[in-house]
Amino acid sequence: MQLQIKICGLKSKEMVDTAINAGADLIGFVHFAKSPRHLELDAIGELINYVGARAQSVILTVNPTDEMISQYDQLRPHYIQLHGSESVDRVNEIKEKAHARLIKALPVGDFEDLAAVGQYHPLVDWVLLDAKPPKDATRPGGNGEVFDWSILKALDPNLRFMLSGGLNVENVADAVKQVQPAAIDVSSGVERAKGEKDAEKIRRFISQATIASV
Ligand SMILES: O=C(O)c1ccccc1N[C@@H]1O[C@H](COP(=O)(O)O)[C@@H](O)[C@H]1O
Repeated sequence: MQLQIKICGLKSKEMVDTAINAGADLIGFVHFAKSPRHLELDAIGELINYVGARAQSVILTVNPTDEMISQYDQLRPHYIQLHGSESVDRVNEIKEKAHARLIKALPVGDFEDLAAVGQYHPLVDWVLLDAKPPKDATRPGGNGEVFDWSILKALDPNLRFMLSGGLNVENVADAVKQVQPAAIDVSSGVERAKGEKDAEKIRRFISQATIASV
C-alpha cells in the first residue's frame, strides 16, 4: 500500500495548499494552547473546510474533555489525534462519543513501550509512534526528537503504524527504508522557525519520502 504522509501543525491556507499540492494525505491542526502551532477552534474549522475532500483533516489534541470532543465533532474532521496520556478506557470512551476516526500517539523510548502498541492498536484507526518528550518539555510532541527506530524491529511486521518524531528532509528517506512504516508524520522538521512552516521543506520532505517508499 502507498505510504501515507501527514503534515502537522499547519496554520494557513497557503501552507495547506503547499502540503496538498506536494502530495500530503493527511493535514493536521493543533489544538493545544502550549504549542507554537496552536489554533483556536474557529480557525481550525475554517481550515478543515478549506481542506475539504482534497486530503484527510486531523485535529491534534492532548487529553481532551468530553466537551472538547463534541466541539471537535462539530468541525467534522476526518480524524482526532490523541497525543496525551489517554488510557485505554479513555480512548474507548472517546471512541463511543466521537464521530471522527482516531489516531493515538504512543511514546517510544525502549522495548517495554511496545506493549502499549498491542493494547491500543485494535481500538483506533492509527497508532502513531513518537519519541518521548525531553524531561523539561512543555508539550508531549512536536519537539523534533528522534527515537531509536531499531526498537520497532520487535513489532509484529504485519502491524500497521504511523512513524513520527524528529523526521525531517535529511532523515526521512532512511526512516522510510529502514522502518517501512505505513504512514509518516512530521511537524517541526518542515519549519523555518518554531511554529512557522517552510514551503520548500514540505515539498522536499514529501518528495524524499515518496521516492524512498517505491
Ligand atoms: O506539534 C506540536 O506542537 C504538538 C503539541 C502537542 C502534542 C503533539 C504535537 N506534535 C506532534 O508530535 C509529533 C512529532 O512532532 P515532530 O515532527 O517531532 O515535531 C507529530 O505527530 C506532531 O504532530
